[in-house]
Amino acid sequence: MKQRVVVYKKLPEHLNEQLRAEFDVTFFDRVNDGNRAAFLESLKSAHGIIGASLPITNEMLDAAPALKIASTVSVGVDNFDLDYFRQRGLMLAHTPGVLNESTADTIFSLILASARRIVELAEYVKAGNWKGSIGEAQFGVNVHGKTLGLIGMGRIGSAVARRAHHGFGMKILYNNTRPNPEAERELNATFVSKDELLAQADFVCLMLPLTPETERMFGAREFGLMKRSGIFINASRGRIVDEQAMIRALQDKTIHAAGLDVFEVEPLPADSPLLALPNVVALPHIGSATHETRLAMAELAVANLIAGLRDEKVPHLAV
Ligand SMILES: NC(=O)C1=CN([C@@H]2O[C@H](COP(=O)(O)OP(=O)(O)OC[C@H]3O[C@@H](n4cnc5c(N)ncnc54)[C@H](OP(=O)(O)O)[C@@H]3O)[C@@H](O)[C@H]2O)C=CC1
Ligand SMILES: O=CC(=O)O
Repeated sequence: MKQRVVVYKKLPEHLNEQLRAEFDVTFFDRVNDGNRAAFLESLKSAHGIIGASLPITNEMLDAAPALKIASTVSVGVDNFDLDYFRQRGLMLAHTPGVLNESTADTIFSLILASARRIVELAEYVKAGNWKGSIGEAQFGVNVHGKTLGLIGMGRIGSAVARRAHHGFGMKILYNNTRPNPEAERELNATFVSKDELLAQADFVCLMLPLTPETERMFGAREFGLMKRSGIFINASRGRIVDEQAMIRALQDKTIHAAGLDVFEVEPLPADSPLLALPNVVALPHIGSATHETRLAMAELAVANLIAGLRDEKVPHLAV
């Protein structure tokens, strides 16, 4: 009898076909209030699940006694309780690596857009307000030659640092759980304490996973340690930051500006004070969202799932 797979994200058709050829598959483009009951029902006999963006709770896993593997179309695994996966002996696969460069491009566009006020000034032009030469009130600040402070020098952090070092002649400071000798050798990056990084960096960029240790690790104290001219960039996970403290720091000019791809609650609620701040560039969690990269992620996630269900070596296991 074929093993059963539940897909809870829209995948390219050739991958759906690949799954159908080998498994008995139930497809949900996305899970919402209208189909949640059917999704939960489908888990009861699932051997494998594949999707993204949906928190997979332990209650859902408890309802899936036959489950062997969950394959997420993301590198982040914060939608899962890793300890529970270990306890149950379940596999959790993810998609590291293939999204490094696209995500680093997004982060660099946040750095540039925040420093040069690209979104604010593009809106000014579109609103018909450009009546004469702009003046100092609309100037931005340089990116080239400045100091980038990266908290999290992993796969994506290193891709950001490469752009900063080779393309923009920036000085790189970083903080990690341990030094990254490759980044030090290739990018002349310097390992410093978090407080030293905050005090010296012109751009502070978070590129960490969301874990119990990193949740809300960045708050009023950290914003207070940044330069008043400092620009804060977060494309990792919103819950790593105390969002209310960030809003206060931006409103009272404790820091100069922020470029954000991720938020405590996503989609960002329409009444968020962040949307009223001209010194904030906010994106809808598009770090890896290019056609090419999302395809590579989906292909890798399907390859992970198939390997797990065939009892072969899974290319990228988080647990
Ligand atoms: N906005 C978006 O669309 C995207 C967001 N992401 C987010 O980015 C995250 C990072 O991805 P990736 O670069 O592949 O992950 P990596 O694991 O390669 O890098 C994470 C880095 O964070 C460091 N780190 C972990 N905990 C701490 C801590 N407490 N203090 C300082 N450093 C710490 C790790 O250090 P060490 O190596 O020393 O343990 C590691 O170098 C993902 O987990 C995801 O949440 C990813 C892709 C797209
Ligand atoms: O946020 C995206 C991811 O891949 O993780």
